[in-house]
Amino acid sequence: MFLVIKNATIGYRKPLIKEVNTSLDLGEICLLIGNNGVGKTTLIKSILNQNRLLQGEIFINGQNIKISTHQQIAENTTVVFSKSAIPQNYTLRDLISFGKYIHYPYYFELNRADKQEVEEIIKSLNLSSYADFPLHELSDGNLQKAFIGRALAQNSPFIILDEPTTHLDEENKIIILKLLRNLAKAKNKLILFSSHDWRLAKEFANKIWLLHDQKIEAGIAEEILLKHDELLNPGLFDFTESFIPPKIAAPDLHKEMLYSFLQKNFPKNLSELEFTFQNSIWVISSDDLQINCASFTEIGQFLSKRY
Ligand SMILES: Nc1ncnc2c1ncn2[C@@H]1O[C@H](COP(=O)(O)OP(=O)(O)OP(=O)(O)O)[C@@H](O)[C@H]1O
Repeated sequence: MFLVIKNATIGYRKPLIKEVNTSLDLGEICLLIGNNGVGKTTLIKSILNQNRLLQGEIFINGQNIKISTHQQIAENTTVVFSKSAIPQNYTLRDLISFGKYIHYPYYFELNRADKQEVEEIIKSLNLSSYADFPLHELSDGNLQKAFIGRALAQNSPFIILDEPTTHLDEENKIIILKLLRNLAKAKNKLILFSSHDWRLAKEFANKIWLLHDQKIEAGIAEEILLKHDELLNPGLFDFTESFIPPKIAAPDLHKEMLYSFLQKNFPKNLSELEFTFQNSIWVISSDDLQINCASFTEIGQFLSKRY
């Protein structure tokens, strides 16, 4: 196993996450999820030995991080934090090239193969038209992609990303997540990334580390999601206490949209009703009726009359 965490307690003066025993291997993509403040960033810093463990040990590629040098950690591991300081007076191409310099002294001139790889990374991130832009003139999203590009240039086997999809629109989220997936599958890298955007992220992660109650629950993504249906259940977003949902039998997206529509417009007890999505029609049934509605407008008209 490439990353092994043994009996670790993580935190500052007080523990945030206790007795962590888990591991990940090359080729895996692991999504780190948990509410604000549970300790995701602290865990990442602990893996990088930027924050001391309160107890236990972490091994990267067989080396105990406590006795590894910065150079050893950097050769094995690259990190992209969601907020990184912007180096002054450099272009996007310079920033991505910096990823290559952990392998050379700073005065070294990059060779042709390195320069070509930098250009390929810029292209794969759809950043070609910004390559010569000064960093401070980039949008937040492009700057974030540039930091990811620097991590790709570093070419280490283990890449950690703290909320890599913050600031990105849907199209760019997909570009980044596909790229990460490709790195894991085609180049056998280990990717650990934290995200609140778990709906999208779950499609790309094969493992999940769920942080809750000061523990890490680790496992195959689908297994963790099955055990925690509060993560998948749209009820997660309940904000109307008087709303009791009907039974809904429909594909996930339709189910979620109907739930959202009903909660906003009919915050009542709808538990007597059952909605089934069949052949693009919503069939609404209860003990005393069955009607078909072709749209949310029609559903709205029916419910306004009934309640
Ligand atoms: N240097 C520090 N010293 C002491 N406590 C800290 C320090 N840095 C963070 N904390 C505290 O540790 C807790 C966990 O913070 P952390 O940033 O790891 O959470 P997180 O899960 O990444 O949160 P978010 O999702 O909001 O980014 C928070 O209560 C935070 O205030």
